[in-house]
Amino acid sequence: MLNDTEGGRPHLQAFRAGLEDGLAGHLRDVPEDIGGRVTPLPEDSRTLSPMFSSGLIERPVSWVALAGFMGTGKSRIGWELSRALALHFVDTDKLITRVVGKSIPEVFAQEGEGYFRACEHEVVGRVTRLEHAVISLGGGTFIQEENRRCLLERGPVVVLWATPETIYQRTKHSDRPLLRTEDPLERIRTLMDERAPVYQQGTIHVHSDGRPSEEIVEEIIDRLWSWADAQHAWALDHAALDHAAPDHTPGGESRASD
Ligand SMILES: Nc1ncnc2c1ncn2[C@@H]1O[C@H](COP(=O)(O)OP(=O)(O)O)[C@@H](O)[C@H]1O
Ligand SMILES: O=C(O)C1=C[C@@H](OP(=O)(O)O)[C@@H](O)[C@H](O)C1
Ligand SMILES: [Mg+2]
Repeated sequence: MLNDTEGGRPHLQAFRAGLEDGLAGHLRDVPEDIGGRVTPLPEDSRTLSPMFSSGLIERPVSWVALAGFMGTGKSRIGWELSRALALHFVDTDKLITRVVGKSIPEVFAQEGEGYFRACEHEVVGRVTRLEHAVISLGGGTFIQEENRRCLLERGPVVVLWATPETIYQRTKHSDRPLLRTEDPLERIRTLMDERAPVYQQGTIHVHSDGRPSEEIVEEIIDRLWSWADAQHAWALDHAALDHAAPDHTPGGESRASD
């Protein structure tokens, strides 16, 4: 559990105050925010409402989060998934960067990791209240117990996986503060061993090694359909059970006949 002393109370209040505007700006500017790697949808479809309210889009879920280790592809796949499902996109690291006005390495160096984790926690509280969104988390977000509980209560969490070697190749030219060590591959291995049991608590697990992003997105969507169908079947079973035995409550009919 993060406390305000560790997170820095005055800073955190400023972060909370800036979060709403930051989120609005991030939702609006997402293609620019993620570096313009991909072509944005046409202007009218970015607002979502015309397609969505006309019922033309069939999708397995209207909210999903992506978790997993650094370099497994959460930011890139999340963006592509959001385009495929015509959902809004939030990258929690990019949102924090925008609200704080500093890059992630600057936040770590100048404000400390505790402050960054406190910001992440605030962001989780906000993005779990969004509708129609794909959320790409940072690699450590799902590791915090309170974040994990909140995310899993909200909807499915897809965990992306890759081997330490792939992660190393994908991150070696980037500036991830936790991998700034003499032997980043060894650091990846150690941190992965520590975190893997926690990532296992996600809803759906997808490997990303040696696969093009389109294939990964396709698998995620297929698996989300299976998950949604199973949820639906479960809900129907429970409704049928409730119908067959309408009153299990203490003091109700079934109890009265005991
Ligand atoms: N399936 C993939 N194949 C090849 N490169 C990928 C794949 N997924 C992501 N990448 C690349 O790996 C790097 C890290 O991906 P990113 O989405 O930032 O990961 P994360 O958000 O999980 O840290 C980026 O350069 C990204 O373009
Ligand atoms: O694993 C982690 O603790 C972190 C992962 C990073 O995000 P990516 O997983 O998108 O690289 C970023 O949030 C920060 O550097 C800390
Ligand atoms: Mg990322």
